[in-house]
Amino acid sequence: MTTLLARQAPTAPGDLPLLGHTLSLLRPDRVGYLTSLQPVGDLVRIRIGTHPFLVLNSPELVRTVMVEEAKSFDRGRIFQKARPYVGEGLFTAEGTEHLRQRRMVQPAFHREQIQRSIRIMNDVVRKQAATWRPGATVAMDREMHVLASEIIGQCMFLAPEAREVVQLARDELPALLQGLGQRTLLPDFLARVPTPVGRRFDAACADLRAAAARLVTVYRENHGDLGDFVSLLLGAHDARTGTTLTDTQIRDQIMTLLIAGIETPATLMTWAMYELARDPALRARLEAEVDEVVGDRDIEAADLPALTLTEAFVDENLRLHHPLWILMRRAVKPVTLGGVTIEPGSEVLYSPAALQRDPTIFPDPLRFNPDRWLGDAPTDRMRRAFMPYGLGNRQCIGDAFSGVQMKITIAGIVAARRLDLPAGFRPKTVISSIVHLDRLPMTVHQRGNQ
Ligand code: HEM
Repeated sequence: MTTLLARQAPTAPGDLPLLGHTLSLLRPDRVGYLTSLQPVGDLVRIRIGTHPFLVLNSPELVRTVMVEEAKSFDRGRIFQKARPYVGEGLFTAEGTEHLRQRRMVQPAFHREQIQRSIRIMNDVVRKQAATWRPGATVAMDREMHVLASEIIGQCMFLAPEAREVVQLARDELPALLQGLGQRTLLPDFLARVPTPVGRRFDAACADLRAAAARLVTVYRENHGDLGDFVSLLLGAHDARTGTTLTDTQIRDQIMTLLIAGIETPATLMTWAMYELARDPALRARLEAEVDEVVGDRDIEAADLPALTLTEAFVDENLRLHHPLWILMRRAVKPVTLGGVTIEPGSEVLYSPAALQRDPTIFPDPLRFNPDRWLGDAPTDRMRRAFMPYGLGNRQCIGDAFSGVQMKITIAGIVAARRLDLPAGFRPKTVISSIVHLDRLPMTVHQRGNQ
C-alpha cells in the first residue's frame, strides 16, 4: 500500500534521494538528531529509505497515539519485521490477540509476585556485590547484566534447567539487539545484505528459540506447578475466550521476557553506577538515605516509599539514559493528530529518549540531576513528558517489577560498596536496538560490613 502522510507536517532537513533521513538516524548521536527535530514542529515528516514516517515531538501527541486513539493504531513496521525472529509474544502481538495474551501474562507481574521477589532481589544483589573485592577493578557493565539476568532467572524461572537458558539469553543479547536493529530499521534492500552481524543474529535467534522450546517441554514433562512464570503460562486459561496458550506461544513469551527483561534494567543500572561515581556529593546523600532507612538489614517492601532520593535517582536515569531511542505505531484508520489528519498506513515514531531531553520541558536537559524529581520541583509538563515505560494498553508489563528491582539494586550496592571510575575515564555510548554504555570498568572500595 502507498503510505499517505499528512502533507501539512514540515519535513525534517537533510532528506536525501533514496536514503531519506536514514543516515541521520544511523549516526552515533541519533538521540541528539531526534532531539534536534523538536523545534521543527510537534509533527515532523522524515523518510527511512523511501518510506515516510511522522515523528511525534510532543508528549501530548504521544498520549493521543498511545492512549486516546490507541484503537486507530497497530504496532507498525519495526514490530512486524521483528515477528519472524522473536515470535508472536506480547511485544509483537496485535489487537485482540495482544489483549488475550496480556490477560494471561499479567498475573506474573501482580503486586504479590513482586513482593515475593523482593527477598530474591536483595539476595542476588548482596551476593553479587560480595564478589567485588575491595581494591579490584570490575567490568560493571558485565556485572549489571549478570545481576539483571539473575534477578529475572531467580524470580521468574524456578526450574534448574532454566538457568542455562537465562544465561544463553544474557550472553546472546548483544548479537540479538544489534541484528534486530539492523533487520527492522534499515530499508529492506540494505537489511537483506548478508553481513557478519546478520549471521550472528540468525544464529543467536535460532539458539534462543530452540532453548526456550526445550524449556517448555522440560516443564511439561518434568515439573509440576512451580508457581513461576512458565508454570503460570502452562496453566493459563483465558476466561473471556476459553483459550489457553500453545507451546509455541509460551516459547515466544519466554523469548520476549528474556529479551525485554534483561537488557533495559542492566543498561540503566550501568548508567546509574557511572552517575554515582561521577558525583561524590550525590553518592554521599544516597549513602546517608540508605543507611538511615535500611541500615544493615535487607530492604523490605515497607522501606521503598521512604527511599525518596533513591527513587529520584532511578527516575533521572530513566529520563536521561533511557535505552529506547525509537518506538513506532501505524495508523489503521484515518486519525487526526494535532489538527492534522493522517491516512491509514501512515507510520508514526517517537523517541522516549529524545522527548525526555526536550529543553523546553526539562531545563538543562543533559545535566544529570535527580533533584528535578524531588518535592515540588517537577512541573506538570515534566510529569507528562516522562513516560519511560510507555503508555496505554502496551505500557511495559515489567514496569513495577523494574522499578523495585532498580531501587533494590542501587540501595543494596550503595550499602555494600563504593565504586569509582578509573582516572580519565570517558564514557562511550553504543547504539543497537537500544542505547547503552560501551564498557564501565570500576574500582571497588569497602563499605558496610560485607
Ligand atoms: C527499566 C527497564 C524497562 C524499561 C525502560 C522498559 C520500557 C518499555 C517500554 C517503553 C515499553 C512499551 C513499548 C511500546 O509502547 O511500544 C515496554 C514494553 C514491554 N516491556 Fe518493558 N521496560 C523495562 C523493563 C522490562 C522488564 C523487566 C520486562 C519483563 C520482565 C519487560 C517486558 C516488557 C514487555 C513484555 C513489553 C510489551 C508489553 C505489551 O506490548 O503488552 N520490560 N517496555
